[in-house]
Amino acid sequence: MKKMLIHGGKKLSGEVIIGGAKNSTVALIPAAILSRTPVTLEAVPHIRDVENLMAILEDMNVKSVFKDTVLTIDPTHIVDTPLPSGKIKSLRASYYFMGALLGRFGRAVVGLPGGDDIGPRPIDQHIKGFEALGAKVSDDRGAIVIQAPAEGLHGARIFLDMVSVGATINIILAAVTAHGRTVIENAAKEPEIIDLATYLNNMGAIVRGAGTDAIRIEGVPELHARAAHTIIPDRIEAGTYLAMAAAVGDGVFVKNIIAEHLDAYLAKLEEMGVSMDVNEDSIYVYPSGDLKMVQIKTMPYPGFATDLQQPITPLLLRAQGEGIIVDTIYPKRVRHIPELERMGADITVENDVIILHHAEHLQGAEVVAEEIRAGAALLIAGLMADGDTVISKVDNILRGYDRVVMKLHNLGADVEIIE
Ligand SMILES: CC(=O)N[C@H]1[C@@H](OP(=O)(O)OP(=O)(O)OC[C@H]2O[C@@H](n3ccc(=O)[nH]c3=O)[C@H](O)[C@@H]2O)O[C@H](CO)[C@@H](O)[C@@H]1O
Ligand SMILES: C=C(OP(=O)(O)O)C(=O)O
Repeated sequence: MKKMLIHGGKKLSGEVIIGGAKNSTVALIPAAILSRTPVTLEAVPHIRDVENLMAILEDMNVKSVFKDTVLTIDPTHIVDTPLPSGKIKSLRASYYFMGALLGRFGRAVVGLPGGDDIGPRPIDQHIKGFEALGAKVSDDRGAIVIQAPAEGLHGARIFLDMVSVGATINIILAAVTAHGRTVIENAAKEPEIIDLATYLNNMGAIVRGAGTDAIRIEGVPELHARAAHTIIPDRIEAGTYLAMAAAVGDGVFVKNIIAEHLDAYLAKLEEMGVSMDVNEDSIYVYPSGDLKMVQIKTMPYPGFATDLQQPITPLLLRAQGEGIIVDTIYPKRVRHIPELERMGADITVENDVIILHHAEHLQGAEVVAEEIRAGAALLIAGLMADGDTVISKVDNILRGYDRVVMKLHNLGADVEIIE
């Protein structure tokens, strides 16, 4: 198992270019099987999740080639294949094959997905959506079996019980080729959903209202990709480097950003006193002076993203006073806390509320990245700390952070991957 060794205490400077959004990419790749023609994706991040999705495509006789940042996927010889276990467990987003296979073949057998241990992650809303479209859903020894009626799926009005990114996307994937009109209410509004809608619409789908809480879909018989699709920048990767720049930067340019996607996050950084120039597609972060402690509550988009709760935590440790973090999306997303404590942070969790205080110093330690964003928090803490930090289970970071070691080297960080 690979580890990351960080020699802490160095100031970072220079520039970092943000890659394509992981959470778009992992939906766009499964969605490619809806196309009857080859698909080209640009600005694809180099992450393990992409490698794992390419391996799943291979199992369906869908060839894909990844060169530089361009991924081509040829679904023209796809074979309707059950995916009950194995690689499906390698990532969370493999559940998008449920909606995509259902849309393409009218049936899907897909194992329950793996993914990050951030507390319970049920998929009841996905299933409710498939059933509303007319599918029968059953469980066969841990695999979800979804079958459309003989006449195919039909449009429906679906009101989600809670705002779910995954359920919104899965229902869109199944509904784009259903007969008639589907309306998803209380839909998630994340930028990645707009990205998916743009991609599908360019293939001939009719998806309207993405980015609002009511998405309307008129089913069409078939989709055909024509032009390449460029994936939006990863707002979570951007937020991670912004926190890093504010924590240990000596002047850092973060490039390829859509600042609007980070509104809630940038507002918090400003409230803390982080000094930044926010430009059209880049942000320059000045070296930080004294920082003010803030309170954070995660919410669905456009609120403060749960995926940035952990990356901002080490930066909060630089601020004076007591800080509080409440993650309303994943209240149990606290796997970084014991590890930060091991590094000398004064941080605890009481009744799912994270309480932290200013840390004069962090000390390098042996820590574990139990999931992707816990890993990001430990990476930033390791850069801030005196001495060496060794992060094990670093694959959890590599699965979602594009060429992270190269990007850190470019900023002057002293980090390496060790066996
Ligand atoms: C690949 C991807 O895009 N992952 C993101 C996606 O995960 P994911 O799509 O899995 O998260 P959801 O938006 O679905 O989850 C939001 C909340 O709804 C609950 N829920 C969800 C579905 C369901 O059927 N039943 C249910 O109860 C979840 O437990 C959670 O509390 O959105 C999360 C919330 O922004 C992010 O942290 C993840 O990075
Ligand atoms: C939780 C995350 O991802 P996933 O949904 O892929 O597990 C994340 O990106 O922070």
